[in-house]
Amino acid sequence: MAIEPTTEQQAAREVFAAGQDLALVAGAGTGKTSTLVLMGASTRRRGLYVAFNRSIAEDARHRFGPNVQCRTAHSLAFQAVGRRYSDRLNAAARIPAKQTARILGINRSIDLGRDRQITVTHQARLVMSMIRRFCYSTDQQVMAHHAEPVNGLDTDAQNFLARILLRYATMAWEDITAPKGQLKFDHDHYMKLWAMDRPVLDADFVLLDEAQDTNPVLEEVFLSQDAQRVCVGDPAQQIYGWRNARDVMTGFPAQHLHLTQSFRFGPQIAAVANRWLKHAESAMQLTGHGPTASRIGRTPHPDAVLCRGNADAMAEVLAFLDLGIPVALTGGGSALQRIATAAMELKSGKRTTHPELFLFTSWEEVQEYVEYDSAGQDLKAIVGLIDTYGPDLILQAVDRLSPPEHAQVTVSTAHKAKGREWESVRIGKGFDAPLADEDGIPRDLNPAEARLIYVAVSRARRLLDPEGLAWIDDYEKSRAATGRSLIGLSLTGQLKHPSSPVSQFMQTHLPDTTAIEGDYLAHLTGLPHPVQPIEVQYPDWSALGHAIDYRLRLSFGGRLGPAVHLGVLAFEEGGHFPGSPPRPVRQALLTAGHQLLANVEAYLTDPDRRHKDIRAQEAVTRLCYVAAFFEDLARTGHIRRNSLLGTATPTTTLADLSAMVPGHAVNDIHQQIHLAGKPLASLRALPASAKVCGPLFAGSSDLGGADADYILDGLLLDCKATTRPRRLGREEIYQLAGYLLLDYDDHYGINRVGLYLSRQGALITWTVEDFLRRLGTTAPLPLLRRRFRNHLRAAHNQTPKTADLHIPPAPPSTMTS
Ligand SMILES: Nc1ncnc2c1ncn2[C@@H]1O[C@H](COP(=O)(O)OP(=O)(O)OP(=O)(O)O)[C@@H](O)[C@H]1O
Repeated sequence: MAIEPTTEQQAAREVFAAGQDLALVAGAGTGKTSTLVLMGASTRRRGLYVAFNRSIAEDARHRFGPNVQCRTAHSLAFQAVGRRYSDRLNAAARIPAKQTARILGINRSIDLGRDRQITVTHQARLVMSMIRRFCYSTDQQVMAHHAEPVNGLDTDAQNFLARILLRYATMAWEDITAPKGQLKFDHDHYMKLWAMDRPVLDADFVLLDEAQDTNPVLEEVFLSQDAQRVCVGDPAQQIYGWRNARDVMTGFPAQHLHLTQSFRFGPQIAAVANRWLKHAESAMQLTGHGPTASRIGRTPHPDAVLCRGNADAMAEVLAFLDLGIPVALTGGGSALQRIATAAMELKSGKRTTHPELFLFTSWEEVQEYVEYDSAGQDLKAIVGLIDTYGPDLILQAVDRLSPPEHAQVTVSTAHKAKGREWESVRIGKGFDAPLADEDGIPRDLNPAEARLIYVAVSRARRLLDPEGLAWIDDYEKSRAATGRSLIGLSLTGQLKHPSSPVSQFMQTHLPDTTAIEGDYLAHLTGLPHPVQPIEVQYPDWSALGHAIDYRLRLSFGGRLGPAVHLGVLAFEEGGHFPGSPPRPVRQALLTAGHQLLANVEAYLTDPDRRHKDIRAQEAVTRLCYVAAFFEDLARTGHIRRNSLLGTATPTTTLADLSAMVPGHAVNDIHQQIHLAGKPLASLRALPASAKVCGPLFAGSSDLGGADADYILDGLLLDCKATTRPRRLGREEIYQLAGYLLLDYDDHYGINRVGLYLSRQGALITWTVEDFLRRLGTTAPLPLLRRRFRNHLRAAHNQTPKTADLHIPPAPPSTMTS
């Protein structure tokens, strides 16, 4: 039966028919496929619908007209590249890890001490997993950071291992891509090869489905098409961790339209979904138009129980089995079976080959690891489950699971419930309230967690029992009582909270970031890939980011900035902070810090500094890297794990700290300095009076601080040392806008704003006029500044001050040349 399109669906069809790119944000149950079919039928042009998996593509084939091909990305890649390798794809189903090791010449275990070894077979498995992770990235070569984390290893050991594995992984990729390669060739491999070829899809328009969960490699292929591009999905349902915060849809430079009428459920369930959409930082709100009346209420017999993790799901399964109710577990119980078996092996004094536990020599060691090491948090829930029920009971329970068709209830994790729906759903265990901070105020609910909960609650058609979410009322109440204290956060801190005064102002007065985002993304095309350390799994990104910022400041003739000074002064007599080292160590670090500042000063005031030889340049780069840890102390109030300062002894000198700066950090910073040569040359050549580093603004004290990177002849510039430039967007744009507006009295005469991508040597700028206009305002800058000031001061007056900031306002650094 033909459906009558809603106004929203018609609007989408019209934008599509006009030939424009489009991001179609489609809430749960809002008739996404129906709308795409409507679009396809509105034209005779040739289309390509890219589905998330094979069964969706198969279903879609029956719904689209003959002008639209329905494919998965893998099938496109297979047709273009994969079939050349079909012999190897079809060959022996699997190559055992032993044989992989032999092919790669891995012939020795890696000894990690304390009776822990990484055997050749484990190394082979880790190498192949490194290749898989590389295949889903946009990187052009395998790097150490593609190595998967190994439970039980600290950062240094991980880095050490990753460097060894990288050698083999590079060889493995060479073998895989060679015509006569011997390693197993699989689907991820031709997908990556296809993407690296920069394919042009054979269609007039491309419809990318479930775009919010697209992996980076397919995302890049889609974005680089010249055909009309439509991406469809629901950013609020983004639950795969391909990227931290942003999905391809949110940043897609095109018109964004919404489908908000859900045909899955009625108004009551829509209201619950909307509550979670808000916590998920989505502006979308659904209306319920489901065929059946829907309600919220308790139910002892739901069709499905949705939980947070595997351990939570198992706890629910055990409860149903106790009651004699036939229960199915989505995805089956084999993962739990494997981990329970591994636990039994370890408990009986044997070693296990389980990929997450192979390094441990006993179950006690696993327990200790999850208790004391923050890296072990993922394992924690599963260890808790095994400790609560015992591996035997879990294995028995897995045996007693029913197939879905015979079960009375299905238990699923929220992840595995994606794309499914049930008549009645109970929200089960594991979705816990955020913990309270030291002041008893609940910490922020992580938007990623809220997205997962939104996915879970929006699976219900008729009845939703939100039992596992009962804490949300109290959470919202206590947040409402404390909400305004967000004014005490810095500019960047506030931008992470949609309800902060700064975010609220931006959303109201500069509402539309899509044009600037689009412009920014357009600048990225054709840029070289970001330089980055290749051989280190966990570079200290924060220290590298600060260090490149200092190095650029020095090249402009600016000083390191007040935060480094404060970090040094923290070691003075009486300057105590939590976890502060003993007095003799503090004295050593104070001396080293003062010397660091003096050495930088000497470098700056030396008229020949630009011509200094390589060794002198390297010495100053090392100082910058060390300085980053002093700044870190000033900003966080403690010496963090893996800080260079944490290794100090009473005899530590500046020379010792400098010598500890890893070679990869020096190389990385030098690569970036080299890239900066051309794009920043004219800015460097400006007279000293036209260059300000680390400017503070008249308005900086109206919030918890805001210091920009540079203002160069009226150009407000922020340096971003990111390896994933596509992840930048709204927040960074609002950051620039924030600095601009905080300059209440136009002290700096800012006439342009911009971002400098130091890993690509790319300078992207806008005139202030253009920037504001594209952000959707016609108000003149002085008026916006007045409004911003009034808004912040009003927020300030309504809140008791939170004095949690470590950096008092200080004058910006002055120029020396
Ligand atoms: N304009 C409409 N009026 C009434 N029902 C509609 C309309 N559009 C879609 N539907 C119904 O909504 C249901 C879901 O539609 P569709 O199959 O297009 O969605 P989907 O692609 O599975 O994804 P989602 O349900 O997540 O949007 C179907 O039963 C469909 O008939």
